[in-house]
Amino acid sequence: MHTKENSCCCSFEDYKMTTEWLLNQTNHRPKVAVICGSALGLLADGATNKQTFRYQDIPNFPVSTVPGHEGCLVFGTIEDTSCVFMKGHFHLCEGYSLCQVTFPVRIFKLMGVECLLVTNASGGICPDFKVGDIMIIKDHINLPGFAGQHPLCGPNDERFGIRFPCMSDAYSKDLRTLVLDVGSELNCSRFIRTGVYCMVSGPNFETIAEARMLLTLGCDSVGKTRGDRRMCFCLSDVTR
Ligand SMILES: O=P(O)(O)O[C@@H]1C[C@H](O)[C@@H](CO)O1
Ligand SMILES: Nc1nc2[nH]cnc2c(=O)[nH]1
Repeated sequence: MHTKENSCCCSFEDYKMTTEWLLNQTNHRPKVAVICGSALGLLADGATNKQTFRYQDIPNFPVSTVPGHEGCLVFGTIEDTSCVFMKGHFHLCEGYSLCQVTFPVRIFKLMGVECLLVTNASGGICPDFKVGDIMIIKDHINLPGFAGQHPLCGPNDERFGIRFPCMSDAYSKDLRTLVLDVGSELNCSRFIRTGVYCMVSGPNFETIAEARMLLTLGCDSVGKTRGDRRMCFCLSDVTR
């Protein structure tokens, strides 16, 4: 590992070592990865044939320090699809670098994952939103990225993707439509929204002036996660 400021702290060999360690312990070959945000670890409970690894037992893996983040990786099957779930994830405000925060995403890419779903808690900015609404992200504003806090800064390893990835279709329209259709089937449309998410570093919640500013900038919700993972995964040129 190297420590050059503002660049990735993990080498390709670190990612490869963790990936091989996991694939040697499980027969699962996940095609879908689900990063479960605060209190949504239960998303993994519906899977069958589960195999669980605590983060502290996985080489190079960070550990969760935030309440509501259990800290384990669960492999399992949903219908016929092999999936991997992160029960708990990592945030900048825990003191992790963005390289550490996004570490698992690159492991998923090396495992052959083709579709990444991320859930997270967030605060509503759009005045039409109500407490408890679910927002499907159609685009994001990465505020820390404006200040150089970006997981793709530093030397680019082409094995993970190109130097200057395009972000104009970061959140798959097909998947967003699918969620809306399934939500409608389940009679949940009244609390499913679509909007622009703004990532901030936290740990404090935004001030009233900041919330006003975010509204002016076109944000519908704000939270401490998300865009960084999406960017890392976008890099990998895979189906989303
Ligand atoms: O769902 P995430 O993990 O993004 O939620 C963040 C971190 C804390 O758990 C929570 C504080 O409300 O927001
Ligand atoms: N208002 C608000 N709620 C959140 N829930 C999780 N993160 C946030 C945040 O940054 N702001």
